[in-house]
Amino acid sequence: MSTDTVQVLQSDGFNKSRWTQLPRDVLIGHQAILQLPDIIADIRPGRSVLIISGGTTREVAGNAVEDILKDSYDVKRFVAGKLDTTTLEACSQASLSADFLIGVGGGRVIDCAKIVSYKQGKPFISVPTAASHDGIISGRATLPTEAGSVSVGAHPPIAVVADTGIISQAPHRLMASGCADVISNYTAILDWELAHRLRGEQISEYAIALSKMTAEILVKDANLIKPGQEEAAWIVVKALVSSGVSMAIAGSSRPASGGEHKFGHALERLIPGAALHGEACGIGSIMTMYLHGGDWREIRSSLARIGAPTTPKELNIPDEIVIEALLKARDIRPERYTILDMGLTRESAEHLVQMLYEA
Ligand SMILES: NC(=O)C1=CN([C@@H]2O[C@H](COP(=O)(O)OP(=O)(O)OC[C@H]3O[C@@H](n4cnc5c(N)ncnc54)[C@H](O)[C@@H]3O)[C@@H](O)[C@H]2O)C=CC1
Ligand SMILES: O=C(CO)COP(=O)(O)O
Ligand SMILES: [Zn+2]
Repeated sequence: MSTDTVQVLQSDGFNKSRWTQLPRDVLIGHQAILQLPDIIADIRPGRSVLIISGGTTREVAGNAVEDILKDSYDVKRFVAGKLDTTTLEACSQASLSADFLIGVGGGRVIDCAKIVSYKQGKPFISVPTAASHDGIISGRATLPTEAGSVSVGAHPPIAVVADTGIISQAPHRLMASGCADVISNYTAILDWELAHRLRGEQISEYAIALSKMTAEILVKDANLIKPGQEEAAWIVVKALVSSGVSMAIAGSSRPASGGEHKFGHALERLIPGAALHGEACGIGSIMTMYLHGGDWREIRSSLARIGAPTTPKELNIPDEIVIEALLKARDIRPERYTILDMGLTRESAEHLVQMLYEA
C-alpha cells in the first residue's frame, strides 16, 4: 500500500464498519415469473441454472419456471424434500455445474438455496411460492440441527421474484403464518431492547424502526388480508420484504426474531411439523408480549383477524408441549437474550398457556 493510501485511511479513532447486503432486483406483482428472463438478463449470472424446489412447489411453480427458462438456459433441477445436512450436501453437488441457482418454494426451499448459494459462491434468485415467512430476501438462513435451529450466515438472494398470482393461490394458512411472522416483530424488538438495556447488546435504531413500522402497517391492513386475493398477497409480500430488509440492516435476525422465535424453534423440535414457523412464533409472541407487560390482547386479536391460530388447541398441540417449549426456549441459541431467559418457572409457563384461552 502506498503512503498516500495509508494517509487517506487514517482516522480519528472511529472504527465501525458494516457491510449490508441486499438483493439487487426485487420484483413483486401479477404474473411476475414471466419477467424472470428480464431479471436474469439484467443480472447476467451465467447460462446454466439449478432450479431448487420442493415436491409440492415444483408442481406449483418449479415446472413453470423451468418451462419459461428452458429455451434460453441450460436448466437442471433439484427437489429438496427437507432441509437437513444430507439434502444440503446433495444440493451442493447438484449445483456444481450450475452458474446460478433459483429457489422456488416455501421457507425451507429458499433457505436451502440460500445456504448452497453461499457455500458454493453462486448467486441465487428467490421465487417464493407462499407469503409464509420473512426469509424471502434476508441474508440469514435457519438450519435445523440436532441441537436446535441455528441461524447461519448466507447471502441474500441476488433477486427476488414474487408472483402475487401464485402466492395468492397458496393455502391461506401459509399467508396467515407469514403475517404472524411479521406481527411477532413487536416482541422481537422488545427482546432486543431488553438485551440492550440488560446486557449492553448493540442495537440498530434503523432496523428497529423498520421492523416495527412493518408490523404496524400489516396490522393496520389486516382487514384486507383475505384468502385467495392477489391484493392480500401484495400487501403481505411487501411486509415480508420490509421485515427482511430490517434484518439486512441489523446484520442479524434480531429485529425479527426474539423469544417468540426461540419458543417457535423449541416447539418445532418437540413436535415437528405441527405448527408452521410463523404460527408458532405468533402464539409465542402473545405470551412474550404478556411477559413484557405489553398489549398481548392486541397481538392476539390481530392474529385472529388474519386467520392465524392463537391457541395450541387450534393446532392440535397439547398444552403440556407448549409449556415444555417455553421452558426449552432458553436452550435455543442461548446467546440471544430474551424475556424467556429471565428465569421463567414451570408455574409461570403454565399460566402463560392458560392465558391464551382467556376470553
Ligand atoms: N432465513 C430467514 O430469515 C427465515 C427463515 N425461516 C424459515 O423458513 C421456514 C418456514 O417457512 P414455511 O414456508 O413456513 O415452511 P415450508 O418451507 O416448510 O413450507 C410449508 C409448506 O407449504 C408448502 N407450500 C409452499 N408454497 C405452496 C403453494 N403455493 N401451494 C401449496 N403448498 C405450498 C410447502 O410445500 C410446505 O409443505 C422455517 O424453516 C423457518 O425457520 C423463516 C423466517 C425467516
Ligand atoms: O425467522 C426469522 C425471522 O422471522 C429469523 O430466523 P431465526 O429465528 O432462525 O434467526
Ligand atoms: Zn420468523
